[in-house]
Amino acid sequence: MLGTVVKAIFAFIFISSAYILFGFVYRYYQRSLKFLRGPPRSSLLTGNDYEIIHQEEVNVIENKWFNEYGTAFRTSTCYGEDALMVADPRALQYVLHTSGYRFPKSIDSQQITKMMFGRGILWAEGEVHNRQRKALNPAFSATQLRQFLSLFQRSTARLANKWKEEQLVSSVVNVSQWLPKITLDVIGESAFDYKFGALDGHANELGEIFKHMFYILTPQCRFPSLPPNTDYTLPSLPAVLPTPLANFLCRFPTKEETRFREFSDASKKVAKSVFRTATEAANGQEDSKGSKDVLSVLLRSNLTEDPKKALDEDEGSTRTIMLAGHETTASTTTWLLFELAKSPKDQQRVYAEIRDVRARIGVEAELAVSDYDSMPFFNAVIKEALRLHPIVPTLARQAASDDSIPLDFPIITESGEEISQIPVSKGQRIVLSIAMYNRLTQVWGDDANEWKPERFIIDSKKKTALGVYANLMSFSAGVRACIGWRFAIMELQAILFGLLEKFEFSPPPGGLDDIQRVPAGIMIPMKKNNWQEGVQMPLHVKARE
Ligand code: HEM
Repeated sequence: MLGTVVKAIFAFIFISSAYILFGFVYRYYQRSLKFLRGPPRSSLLTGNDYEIIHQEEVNVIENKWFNEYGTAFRTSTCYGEDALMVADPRALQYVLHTSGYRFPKSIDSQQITKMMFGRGILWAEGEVHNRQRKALNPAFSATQLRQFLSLFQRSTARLANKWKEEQLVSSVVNVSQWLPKITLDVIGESAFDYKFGALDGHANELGEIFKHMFYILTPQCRFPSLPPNTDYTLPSLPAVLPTPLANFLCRFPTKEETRFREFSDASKKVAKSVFRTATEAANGQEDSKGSKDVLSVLLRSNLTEDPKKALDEDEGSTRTIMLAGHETTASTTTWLLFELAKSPKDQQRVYAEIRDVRARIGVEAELAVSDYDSMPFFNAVIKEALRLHPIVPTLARQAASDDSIPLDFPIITESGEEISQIPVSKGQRIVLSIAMYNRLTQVWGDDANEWKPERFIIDSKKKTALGVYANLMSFSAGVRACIGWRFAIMELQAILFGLLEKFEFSPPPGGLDDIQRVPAGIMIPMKKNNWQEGVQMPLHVKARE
């Protein structure tokens, strides 16, 4: 018996090692992009990924490479594999939109998504994704979302009152702590009829986890106790191991995976309770059958699918929307207020439009969608904040089959040839740089790195047509573009209007030069050399007369 066990262990180790070695050689040669120019590989084990993940600010290194090699180049990733890094508009359009599902998410990013959100819409691929997306779409239509406008407005008013009650006005407020509270309350109430009570300070396990969730992913916090490189090589293992072994290793979570699991467990609890209450309430109520809010839509999809599988998927999507639907909008608002605090003239111009609308509709009136849309500069600052500060700076994909990616802007290869198509092999890793596309001088002009909202008013002639909103990549594009982009824009409009109508924002006494855009899964603001303080966006808030 013992002999059998020893032999089995030996065979397992031997087969796994052979698999890994073969995979290493296969990836190194078969998926080689050596014909493309790109930065030298800094380590065979971690490639260039270590430099990218450990940079203090999002996109600094990539920006340097894009300037040197053009809008598409070769970079090397963990375990000896090449990746195509690309910001070319036509290439992004091709990968995300034209090819449908031919460029799924990379295996390691899929595994993290599953660990956090289960089998929901962010994880699903191909047919399963298509089905989930079709089911959810009605909940995110413009008409459906209009009904939430007054909730967005009320929630912003509650935040303003809270600042006054807590006597924070005329002082420095860390707005990055407050904004997620309203967006969490809003997503709970609008999508799931669930009260998080975050703004009222209700103790809430999920809310607590959200607070620190991304901080733990910052370069300094990932694995302070482990030797350099392991913080990156460990999470990347699933991409090179046989699936059963990768699944087995999942039983020994790393620190960041533990954080994901805590989120997963806590969000599962909330999702289950949301479903239980909603199912009980809906039972026998004929009128709930026409409802198009997220929860009703998910409940109905339950009725038409294999119940257990459907419930699993629906809970996954619920958990996805809870996170994706609040942190992203809060972070974008944070960067928007940061830019307006630094540009008092622009803030004043937005406020002038707000005053005009108020004068037109009356002091007490609720704003309609058309009122928000009637303010050109107000909307231009929202677009400019989304352009300069995309909360998700990159997306990881891989080719499902051999393919050829077209380019708008030809590039020069290692041999000096000019090409406008890049051949990729099955399994090729592709990194889509949202942050870089949003700042391409070829698309946005020589001042692409500057805050200049007027560009969305003056530049009426579009140079590209990409993404779902304002020619930006911030909400991604194609079959997997952000399903909640309209929700986000309406919420951003309501929060910006509600806050700027009551308050003026300016830099704190020490200024804002020390705020960094730190890579942590998404992009979070932190103070240079003071990351231990956590997420920080200190702004001076003054009540308007
Ligand atoms: C400014 C705010 C937001 C930004 C910048 C943003 C950005 C994005 C991006 C870049 C993706 C693509 C991710 C990928 O392909 O891996 C995405 C997907 C998604 N977003 Fe958003 N998002 C925002 C707000 C929202 C809101 C408010 C909701 C829901 C209420 C939401 C729900 C989702 C969902 C469910 C997906 C997955 C879609 C799919 O795979 O089909 N997002 N978002």
